[in-house]
Amino acid sequence: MERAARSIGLTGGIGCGKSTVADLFAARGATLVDTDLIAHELTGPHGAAMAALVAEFGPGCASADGALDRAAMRARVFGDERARARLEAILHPRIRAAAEAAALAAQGPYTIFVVPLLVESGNWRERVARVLVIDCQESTQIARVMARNGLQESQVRAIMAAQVPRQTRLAAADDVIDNDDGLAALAPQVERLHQFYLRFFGATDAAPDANSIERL
Ligand SMILES: CC(C)(COP(=O)(O)OP(=O)(O)OC[C@H]1O[C@@H](n2cnc3c(N)ncnc32)[C@H](O)[C@@H]1O)[C@@H](O)C(=O)NCCC(=O)NCCS
Ligand SMILES: Nc1ncnc2c1ncn2[C@@H]1O[C@H](COP(=O)(O)OP(=O)(O)OP(=O)(O)O)[C@@H](O)[C@H]1O
Repeated sequence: MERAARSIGLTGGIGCGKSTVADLFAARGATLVDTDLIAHELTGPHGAAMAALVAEFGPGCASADGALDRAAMRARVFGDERARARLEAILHPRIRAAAEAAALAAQGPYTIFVVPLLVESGNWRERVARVLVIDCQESTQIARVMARNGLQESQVRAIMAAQVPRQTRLAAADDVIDNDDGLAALAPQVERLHQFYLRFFGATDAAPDANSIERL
């Protein structure tokens, strides 16, 4: 993929708050391309990846409605690296192609690609102008995902083990949003970065400063 102009890669570990933060940017006019949503579409009832998945994993990986049996696949791939690699080999190229196509229709002043595995997979870092990491403590991640998905702590930890450690992800960040506190703490951080991105991408009259948001 070629580097996309005016694009931010938003990432974070499971349950860090990527979707919550992305929605706050969308409310300010940013175009969202959410790779998690794309992955769900590809694996929905008779989704575009389902034939390839059934060929690879057998008919048992699909539910009666032709969608991926997500709980069964989750149990199968988190803890089995080779199975996960087979799943990703089918889905990731399709996700990247769909994300690229969606970005072509972008209307906003800049596009935010929401990519859970931005640091782990593909060439996303080269493709986006800046990397924004949504960060929180591991204990916060675990508590949020257990509450939201009804998973056991061990299941959440198995998914986290398939992702880079927090410090590795933070090392890849140009920008960081801290999401350890309540929802009210997010809006000021999002607003500050949104203003910076508008300037950075030249969507306002102010001169862009490529290196720092501190002068805003
Ligand atoms: C294994 C599957 C079926 C489990 O489905 P489930 O509904 O439980 O999770 P969902 O897809 O909503 O993903 C939730 C979160 O799990 C984490 N996650 C998902 N896939 C992976 C993966 N391959 N490696 C590490 N973490 C992952 C991400 O943080 C993601 O945001 C599903 O995650 C999947 O198809 N994964 C492969 C595609 C992929 O890599 N998606 C994430 C990047 S777009
Ligand atoms: N600051 C916050 N305070 C309280 N709850 C929050 C906060 N941020 C997110 N949440 C909740 O935590 C859960 C995870 O948030 P969200 O879905 O935005 O994370 P995500 O990174 O997109 O998750 P995933 O990796 O699973 O796709 C959700 O139930 C969300 O409502």
